[in-house]
Amino acid sequence: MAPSKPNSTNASGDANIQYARPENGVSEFSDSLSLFHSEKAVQELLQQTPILGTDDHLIEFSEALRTVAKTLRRAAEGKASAQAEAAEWKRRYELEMARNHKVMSSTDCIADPSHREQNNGPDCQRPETSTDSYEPGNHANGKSEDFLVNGICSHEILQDGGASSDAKAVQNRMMRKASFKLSWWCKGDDGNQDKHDIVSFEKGNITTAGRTSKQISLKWETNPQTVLILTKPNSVSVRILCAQMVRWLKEHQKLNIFVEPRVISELLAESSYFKFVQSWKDDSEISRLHSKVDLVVTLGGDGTVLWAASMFKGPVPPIVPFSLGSLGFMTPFHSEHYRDCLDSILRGPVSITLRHRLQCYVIRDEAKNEYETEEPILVLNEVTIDRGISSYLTNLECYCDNSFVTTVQGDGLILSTTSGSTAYSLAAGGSMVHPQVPGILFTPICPHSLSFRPLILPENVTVRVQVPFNSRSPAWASFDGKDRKQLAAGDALVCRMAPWPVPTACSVDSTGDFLRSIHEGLHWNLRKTQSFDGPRES
Ligand SMILES: NC(=O)c1ccc[n+]([C@@H]2O[C@H](COP(=O)([O-])OP(=O)(O)OC[C@H]3O[C@@H](n4cnc5c(N)ncnc54)[C@H](O)[C@@H]3O)[C@@H](O)[C@H]2O)c1
Ligand SMILES: Nc1ncnc2c1ncn2[C@@H]1O[C@H](COP(=O)(O)OP(=O)(O)OP(=O)(O)O)[C@@H](O)[C@H]1O
Repeated sequence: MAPSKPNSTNASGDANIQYARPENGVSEFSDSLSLFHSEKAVQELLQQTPILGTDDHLIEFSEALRTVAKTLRRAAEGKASAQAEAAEWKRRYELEMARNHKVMSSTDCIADPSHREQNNGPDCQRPETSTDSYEPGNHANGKSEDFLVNGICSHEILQDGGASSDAKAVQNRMMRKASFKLSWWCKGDDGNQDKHDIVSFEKGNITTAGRTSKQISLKWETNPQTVLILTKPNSVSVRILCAQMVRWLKEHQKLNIFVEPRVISELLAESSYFKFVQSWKDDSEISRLHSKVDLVVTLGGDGTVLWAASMFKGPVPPIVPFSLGSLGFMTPFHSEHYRDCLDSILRGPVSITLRHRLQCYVIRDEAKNEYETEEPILVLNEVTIDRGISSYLTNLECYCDNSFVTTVQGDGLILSTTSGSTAYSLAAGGSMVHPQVPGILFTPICPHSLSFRPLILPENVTVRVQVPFNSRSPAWASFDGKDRKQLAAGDALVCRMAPWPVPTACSVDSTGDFLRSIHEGLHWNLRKTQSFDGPRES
């Protein structure tokens, strides 16, 4: 409703004005009225005092009075109209708040996990009409996050930009992304509280607050609806398992399924039953996948988890990695129990490892600054800068936040995440680090020096590896063992922690899974126990 405007004055100059009553209060309204009364008074005064043509001062005075009266009237009109407009905006705001409140109440009904079975029932419908009024806030890369007191909350709605037709609108409502909440969970801690304080100023002493091993737990607030299955290529056992899993997820969990285009062809070659399975056509659709998919399932080894992570250049949905490879450091789930595993994960809560990634920039010599670079590349394991096919030593100048670190003279350098600490970095002599530890491992490859021990740098640094101008040969960068890029003399590789981690579901918890992987995968510190009989200290 447009705000009412004041009526204009009548021919005799009478300010016969009626206003829409501003909602902000009576006093402003009476102020406006008195201004108009003063204009009326000025005009009456002028009419009662005939002005002689010879009296120039009086003419000037009367003109000035008229101007003042006009100005007063305009000011009053402007004020009243602004007040009416403000009242109208207030009314719209309150209406919108009431509507949102209604939507939230009905969403709460869905969020209650005890309603999982009833969600499809008539008592607790999804708020279908709400998509018109409920908009995600202003979020980087379309990600919506609410930081709650005890955790991180995600509410995302799938909106393929530009949905115009009714059918698309209905599909968008159907494909609403599941909402979940992440919270810290400490063994034996009933309070579920994260303790942030590390410094106490009491009595001037610096103390470290008790920090127990924290486990992140994901609790669905609305039911997951869409699952992406990614599979290792060229494996018959993976292909068979994938078909079984798709069928089960559709028939028993009523989920939408996405797979890669290659897998769609494989499924359809097997049976036309799989017509409902969805895929994508080009890279632009892949870049929007994160907004459609609630859960990613990988069927393969660690390489398939790396592949899954590389598909998401921004936020990554939770990944459930099933082991169908030889070594499984990041694949804690056994494929033979996939029904029970997925059933429990779809119900939640799920323990999660937030695996940090590195964001790498290749900076060419001609670039004037860091921002004139190619697209950043995100790695889950590591970026390696090595000598490639060259038989010369690499010469790499390394800086950490602009401080000189060292020059690597050897086969190369690995900048690894803690998840990657059990991969190439380990083979090059780096330490194994729990994946939940944020940091950058700085591990040389075959350094030609007796004292080059590996380093672990903190999470907040930027590392720059520069190929010097006097280098005898170019260096090569590779990202999670893929995508080799040549670094010529003068080029550099800059790397820092990425803002988008890879959440992987745990079979037990972060620590349990990590220890299991190094025990079973590497037989870490396996040694026959010393026998009881033998010499003893007296
Ligand atoms: N000398 C080495 O150990 C060496 C050499 C090259 C690459 N790699 C690793 O291979 C990775 C690429 O893996 P891929 O599967 O695509 O190639 P791939 O098929 O050649 O497999 C390499 C091996 O690394 C293992 N691996 C991968 N990520 C791991 C991790 N986080 N922890 C423990 N082991 C892990 C895999 O299970 C596999 O056995 C690279 O990121 C690099 O870390 C290792
Ligand atoms: N969906 C995929 N599309 C293309 N390549 C993939 C895909 N999944 C995995 N790969 C690649 O296939 C290779 C092997 O995958 P993966 O490591 O999962 O299996 P594996 O080698 O049998 O397992 P393990 O390494 O444990 O022995 C990796 O280099 C990986 O990058």
